Amino acid sequence: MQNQKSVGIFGAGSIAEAMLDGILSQDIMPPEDIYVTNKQNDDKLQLLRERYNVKTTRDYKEILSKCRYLIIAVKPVDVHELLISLQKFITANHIIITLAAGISTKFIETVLDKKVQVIRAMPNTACKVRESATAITLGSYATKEAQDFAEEIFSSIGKVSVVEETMMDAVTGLSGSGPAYVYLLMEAMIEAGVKVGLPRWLSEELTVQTVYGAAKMVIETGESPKKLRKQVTTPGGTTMAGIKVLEKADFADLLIRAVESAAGRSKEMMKERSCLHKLENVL
Ligand SMILES: NC(=O)C1=CN([C@@H]2O[C@H](COP(=O)(O)OP(=O)(O)OC[C@H]3O[C@@H](n4cnc5c(N)ncnc54)[C@H](O)[C@@H]3O)[C@@H](O)[C@H]2O)C=CC1
Ligand SMILES: O=C(O)[C@@H]1CCC=N1
Repeated sequence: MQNQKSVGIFGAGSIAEAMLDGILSQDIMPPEDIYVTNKQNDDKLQLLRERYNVKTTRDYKEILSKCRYLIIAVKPVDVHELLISLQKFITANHIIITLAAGISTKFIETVLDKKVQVIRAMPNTACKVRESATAITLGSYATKEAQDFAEEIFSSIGKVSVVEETMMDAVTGLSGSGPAYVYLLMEAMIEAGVKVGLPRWLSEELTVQTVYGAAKMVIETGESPKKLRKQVTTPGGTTMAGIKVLEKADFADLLIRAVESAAGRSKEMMKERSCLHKLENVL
């Protein structure tokens, strides 16, 4: 018997676990309503079972018979094969939520060759601490009910924006990949602190609190990052000396190029999938 709110998660990697952590800390659904599967790592499934009390199985038919909501959390390159193995069990009652970067709702509808409800979502790993920036978009057959469920899930683990699908590559490059840019910045700040004489533990503590405090300032004051930056930068002072080095090296332009490259890669991945599987007009 299908439970209208049960969720099957295909893929037991980084993002699936981050979502599990966030969702289960919020009491929006009991762990026994969540089924998790992966391709071959039994130890990982056992770990998830023990850590979260979720159900695990490799029987896709069972998952589809029990769960209305199906979350695709496999790598983009594995999506086609997964869809083929789900195809015969999928019904009009199922709702697919795909997290795969660069894989369009149209691709999923085309491979399944059914009027299936698809929501494409791009969260980030901050789901784990219920601070994801998630964007969702609706496939051709997705209903308001499907959207409401996706919004409920993702708003329990962060902030959700509903966007046009044409924006999803940009979202992926900015906020899907974004935590990595910030972590790289933090890694560099920690090294810098050590270089100018701090013990590593203190450099880490100061860096983390600085990044957290800066983000919180933007959120809580409602001021623009630019205005807040100017407030820190005393003319002729220390910040100005630091900012000058970043400006000389075109730090802002470098970040813009990083986001452009990530967004471009998302677009490219869709083209690769379409060509490989000889699917036309699915971009
Ligand atoms: N890691 C991240 O920050 C984010 C990842 N995503 C997307 O989520 C997806 C997963 O990414 P990660 O968790 O980083 O990857 P990962 O490599 O950590 O996990 C992928 C999982 O999929 C499983 N898998 C592969 N083929 C399968 C199949 N046929 N059936 C069931 N499970 C299968 C693998 O065993 C593995 O557990 C990707 O499509 C990625 O674009 C989206 C947002 C953020
Ligand atoms: O790097 C990736 O492809 C995935 C998608 C967004 C974040 N991680």
